[in-house]
Amino acid sequence: MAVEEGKLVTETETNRESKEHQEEIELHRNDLGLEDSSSSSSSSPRGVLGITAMASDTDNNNSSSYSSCSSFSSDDKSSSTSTSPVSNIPNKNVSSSSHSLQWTKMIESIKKKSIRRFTVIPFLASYQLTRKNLRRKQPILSPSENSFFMAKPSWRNFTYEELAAATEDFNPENMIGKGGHAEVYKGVLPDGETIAIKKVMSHNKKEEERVSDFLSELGIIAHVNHTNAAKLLGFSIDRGLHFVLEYSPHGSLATMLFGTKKCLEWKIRYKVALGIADGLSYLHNDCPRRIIHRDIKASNILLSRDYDAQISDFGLAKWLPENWSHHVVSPIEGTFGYMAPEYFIHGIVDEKIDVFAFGVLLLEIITGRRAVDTASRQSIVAWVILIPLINPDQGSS
Ligand SMILES: Nc1ncnc2c1ncn2[C@@H]1O[C@H](COP(=O)(O)OP(=O)(O)OP(=O)(O)O)[C@@H](O)[C@H]1O
Repeated sequence: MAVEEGKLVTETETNRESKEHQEEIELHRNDLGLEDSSSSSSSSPRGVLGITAMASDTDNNNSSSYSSCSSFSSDDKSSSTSTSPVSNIPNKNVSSSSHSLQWTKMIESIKKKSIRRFTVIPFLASYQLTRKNLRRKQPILSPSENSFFMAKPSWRNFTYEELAAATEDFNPENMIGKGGHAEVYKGVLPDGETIAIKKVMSHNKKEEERVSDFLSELGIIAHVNHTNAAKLLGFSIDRGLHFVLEYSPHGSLATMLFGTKKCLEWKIRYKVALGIADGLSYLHNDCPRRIIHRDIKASNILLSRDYDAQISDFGLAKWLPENWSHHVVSPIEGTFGYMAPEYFIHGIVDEKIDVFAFGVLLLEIITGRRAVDTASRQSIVAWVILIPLINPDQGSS
């Protein structure tokens, strides 16, 4: 079934999905112990997260952190993993009345959007409900899905003080990366574990939008649990929005390919390429939810100590219901040079757009050229297609 951003093609389908979605909201509300869907005023992040979880939408991406324009210009970012029932999220961080008002407003806004739009994963959602949905859609669970249910949540809510202590008060010397929407700091926890803290910096957005984007991304990464995806250790909504991620010692693939003079060994390139393919296959086929990443590129692939590729940055990711062939989005967001023509022109989102981007990434891994050459502004895809035309001998060899 073809679906346009936030609206299904037929009226009947629209009604049915809305009704189902509404029911899910009520189930979640009950599960979270919230009273009435029309008067939600929970001040706790737990309530907010829960409602957003099942209610929100990627159309948050209408307001998403990645604007078409900015994303077109350059590269760089990250993200990650794991799952948890909402009951495990402590709610000690937000207590002031102004904060409570903010959350309340945000809940209301997300609730309004949620009925019409259907994009973000019902995340920190009720364990029971998620299980029910999965059973309905996938009677036989894969090992990864089983572990999804069995596993205890591995991530938690950090306080600002913990993050500040880990990073020496966000000392600039500990900044290991900066993208268009975040600064990333290296930190060390009291038990010696090294972490990466992604501090959301989209100052050009309204608070509500920023929080909504943050929750959307958190909702997606909370469902991801695979060697080839970045791993979420926790988050913090205390004095700013932060993702706490496992630290990837080799940084991003972009740095390894383009940022150093050292040549990356072929066997590592090969391992990285296979890892990305495995990670994508997991997101598309084996993850508890069907996830389309939408921003596969070299700077969104992190490298573990053993050079395992880790797909990161789920800020643009969308989940698609099993019975939707594709989804049509607006605005079109992504990174120039990696976007599949059908996505770039028509906003069509399905697995193939990630596969197209992966193809571009393979060309970068093999040739060491960037997706778009900054000097000539030529795309690597055009370059590859033109080689045999310009130099027939090279093309046939
Ligand atoms: N877990 C991590 N471990 C090590 N380095 C990381 C980690 N996460 C991010 N980085 C580094 O920080 C850089 C910037 O982070 P990130 O790409 O997440 O920011 P962003 O604002 O989302 O980017 P964008 O401009 O694409 O929106 C990455 O390219 C990478 O080099």
